[in-house]
Parts: sequence; structure tokens; C-alpha cells
Amino acid sequence: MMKNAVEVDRLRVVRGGRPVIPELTWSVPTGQVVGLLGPSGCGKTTLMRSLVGVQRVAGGRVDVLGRPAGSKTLRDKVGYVTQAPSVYADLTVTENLRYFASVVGVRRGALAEQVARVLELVDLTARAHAPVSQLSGGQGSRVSLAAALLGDPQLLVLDEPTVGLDPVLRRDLWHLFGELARGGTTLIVSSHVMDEATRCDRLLLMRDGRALADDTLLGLLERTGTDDVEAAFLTLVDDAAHEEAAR
Ligand SMILES: Nc1ncnc2c1ncn2[C@@H]1O[C@H](COP(=O)(O)OP(=O)(O)OP(=O)(O)O)[C@@H](O)[C@H]1O
Repeated sequence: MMKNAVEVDRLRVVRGGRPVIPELTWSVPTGQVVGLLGPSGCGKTTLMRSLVGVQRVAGGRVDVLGRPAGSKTLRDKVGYVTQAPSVYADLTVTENLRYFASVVGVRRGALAEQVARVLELVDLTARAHAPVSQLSGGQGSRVSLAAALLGDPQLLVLDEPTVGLDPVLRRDLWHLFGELARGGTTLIVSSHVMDEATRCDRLLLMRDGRALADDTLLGLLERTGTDDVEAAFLTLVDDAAHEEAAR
């Protein structure tokens, strides 16, 4: 098994004429749930877009599963769920999933079984035949997640997948992410809810396109002498400001 599912080396991204990721080096171990945390606008989505190969980059290298990000051979190995719904509102849940299954190359004979499997995973079996337009926001985003799970991807990149979900569903989804990781899938999950950090094996704390920390939760708390991620984040922001002032 590959040691790192993702290797980012001196990535630079410029958006709207501004360096939103000035220079980021980061790696993600295979089979872990890695949380991408940081305030709104810090560059989480931009980094995720770079991993799946849809972001124009100004410099550096991004390798995913041993291939340059965006390579054709990665298409059915990487699942990406954006913040905006990525399924068709006028089709039913099952119609959407059958369509996306064919896009990622699921065999015709395996379609029904694959669709049933992912519906079960995201707890939407009861709504299998409802048009997506009749679902709640949270249910709609779970259809997008189900679509990303088709074909057994090795890497899942999930942009704020738990936004707008009730606590029970949030807990169940984090449980699912843990299960998938134990099965060897690597998950990169962004959130601006700091308490979701406790669910992750590792964390990348970002601010202004830079890594404030890349560590386990325990390592982070020990290093900052704090007992929750929010306090750790604030300590790191203050430390960075002091360093900047001392320069
Ligand atoms: N299409 C765009 N054109 C120009 N600048 C952009 C564009 N999209 C995002 N940006 C800028 O890039 C920076 C990073 O945005 P990004 O969406 O990656 O942040 P984020 O951490 O994912 O935020 P959020 O948590 O709100 O989704 C922000 O300063 C944003 O203003």
C-alpha cells in the first residue's frame, strides 16, 4: 500500500490576482481521516480543488495516489463532494446514482447492488425513488456523497459534508468516514466547526492559505498547551503574529 495518498509540494495558487495559497507543502497518509480546518476564506476549497485537479495552479506539484492530480486514471479512484449540490434535481435519487455509477464505469450487472450499497451507507434507502428536488438540503447533500462513494474510490475529498445536518446524522456520517478509513480509503474532510477535529486522525489547520499546523489532535494540543482545537488555533495564530512582529 502507498504510504501517502496525497503529496503536495510547494503548491502555489493565485485567484483573482491574489496568492490564496502562497506555498504549501503537505502530505496525507493512506487510510486516514484528515480534517482540513480553518476560517472561511482560508483556502480549504482551493486546496481541495487542487487535489482533484480542477484548480489552475501557479506552481508546485500535487500528486494523488502516485499520479499528478487530475490524471485521467484517477477519475474513478477519487470522489469529490463540493459544497454545492452536484446531482440532478429533476431525477430521482436512484436515477442519479445509476447515472453516476455508469460515469465511473460500474458494470451494468453490478449497478443495482452498488446503488443499494451506497444508499444504505448514507441512510437514504427509504428515499430511493424520491426526486432530488423533493429532498431536504441535508438529504440532497447525502445524495452527492452517495454518488462519490460509487465504485469504491481510494480517496474521498469532502468539502464541509456535515453542514446543515442534525447531530445524529453528523455522528453517523463521521462514523461512516471512520469505517471507510479502516477499510483503507483515505478521506480529506473540510470543516469550519473546530469540534469535528476530534473525529479526525490528523488535522491541517489553515489560515490565509498557509498551514498553521499539520499534526494529530493530541500532538496539536500538547504543542500548544491547550485542551481544545479552537484554543489551539488561537494560540497558533497569536504565535504566528508574534513571529511576524519579531521579524
Ligand atoms: N473564483 C474566485 N475568484 C477569485 N478569488 C476567489 C475565488 N474563489 C475563492 N476565492 C478567494 O480565494 C480564497 C480562498 O477561498 P476558499 O473558497 O478556498 O476558502 P475556504 O476556506 O474554502 O472558505 P469557506 O470555508 O468559506 O468555504 C478566498 O480569499 C476567496 O475570496
